[in-house]
Amino acid sequence: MRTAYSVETVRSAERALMALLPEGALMQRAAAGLAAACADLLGRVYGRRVVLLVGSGDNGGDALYAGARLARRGAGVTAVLLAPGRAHAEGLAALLRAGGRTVTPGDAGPAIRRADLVLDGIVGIGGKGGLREDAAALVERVAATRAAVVAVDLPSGVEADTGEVRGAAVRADLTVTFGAHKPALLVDPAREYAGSVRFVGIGLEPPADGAVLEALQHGDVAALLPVPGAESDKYRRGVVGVAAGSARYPGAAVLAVAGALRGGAGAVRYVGPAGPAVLARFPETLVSDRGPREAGRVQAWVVGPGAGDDAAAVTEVLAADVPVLLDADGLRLADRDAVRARTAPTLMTPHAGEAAALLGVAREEVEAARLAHARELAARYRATVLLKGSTTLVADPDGGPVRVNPTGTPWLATAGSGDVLSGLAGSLLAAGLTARDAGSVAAYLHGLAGRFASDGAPVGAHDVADALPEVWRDVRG
Ligand SMILES: NC(=O)C1=CN([C@@H]2O[C@H](COP(=O)(O)OP(=O)(O)OC[C@H]3O[C@@H](n4cnc5c(N)ncnc54)[C@H](O)[C@@H]3O)[C@@H](O)[C@H]2O)[C@@H](O)CC1
Ligand SMILES: [K+]
Repeated sequence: MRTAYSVETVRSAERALMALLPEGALMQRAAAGLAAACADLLGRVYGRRVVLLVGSGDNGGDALYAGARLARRGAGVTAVLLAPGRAHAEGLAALLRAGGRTVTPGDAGPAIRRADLVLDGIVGIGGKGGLREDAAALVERVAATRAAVVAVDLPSGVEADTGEVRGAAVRADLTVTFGAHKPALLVDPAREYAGSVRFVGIGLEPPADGAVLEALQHGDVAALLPVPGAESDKYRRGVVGVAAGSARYPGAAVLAVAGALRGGAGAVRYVGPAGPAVLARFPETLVSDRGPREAGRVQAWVVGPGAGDDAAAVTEVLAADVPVLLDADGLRLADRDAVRARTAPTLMTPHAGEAAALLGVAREEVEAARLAHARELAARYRATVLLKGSTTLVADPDGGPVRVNPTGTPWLATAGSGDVLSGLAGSLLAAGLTARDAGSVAAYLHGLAGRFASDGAPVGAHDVADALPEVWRDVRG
């Protein structure tokens, strides 16, 4: 499991560690890892031109010490001091001793134009708000060059705790982060600014239960997948009910069933007007022409994909005492009090637009502050919320670490892809996973299936569903 910690937690773990170590030791560890990452990126250090953007805090100190290490290996290093009188004094002395030089932001143009590599040490976890004007102007100049950009700890200008980007910020090719991941490195939009992320361990030990974000990895998912044993039969593996599709959108039913058949439940029961279309594609489906209440026993329901205005099906499903996944039209048709009153788990799977409609805010607001809105929606509905997007989030209503999915790909932004996801997650619910595990495991598998199916080319939602068995095999190794 990859975990991310708040700035407050990182700072208190740093204080505890610093008390045990000689002064400056942590910064030396950070700078050594940073310089090594830069050297890897450059391939050859000798003769390269490196520019350091140096702010007034310890983030700038990291950059200065790393710059000194690169200068000792023969790089030409120029530090642009944003606040000349307040730059990290020992770091600056080390750089000058190693043969580096300094310039003011006003004189930095030529060095930036010629740079092979720019290190962003403007701000790290001490940053507040977007970049200030002078720093933003400098960063704009860097963006106009071909230099590789390495962010120190975080891309300057992003909000470390939330992943929000409220003003100008650095766009890095690589971020080298120290001691612990910060939420901004995992959640969009900030994650996109970070480029690829390299972790440098400096001996920090944040408390195991103090994470604000978690990202499942292959091994975690493998351990959660429902695998049948010798005693299993189709009912013990769980039956998932799918109430989806309409005369206008029969395809949504087919795709939700396609996902559900690959999610680990022993059987899929379908109710709704798209029975013939579902059976034509998946003859193994148990099709009922009655409403959800009369359809027979299931261990979880999926309701909503392509459902049009069938409010009765949504109401019946919400009244069932089994886990329910609410998606698409189901989100719009569900009565909030009915969701809040449920005692069995509810998993809501909105994209940003649907979440915005439920919260009464603009879609852009949700996209700008995904973490806060996922939490808010979960609290308002007392339901687990899976907020779809480039970094899908899964938030429980009673707090705890939010799961963030690391496997997504933009190729998944294709019609019907969400229907496959809801069938898949519903199937995992029926197989007995908690709403949080079902949502995050489904997002993980679905993201990988998108990658496998696409391999760099456009895909249809049915391709994603078809790739799921291969993904299971890959994850189970
Ligand atoms: N504390 C530690 O033990 C360690 C800290 N390290 C580094 O230290 C960083 C934290 O250092 P600091 O606490 O000094 O804080 P930062 O260096 O992140 O930022 C604080 C400084 O930036 C300025 N600033 C804040 N917001 C700004 C904005 N929007 N635009 C421009 N300037 C802004 C502030 O005036 C302040 O002087 C970490 O991110 C990491 O890079 C590492 O050396 C590892 C060890
Ligand atoms: K930085």
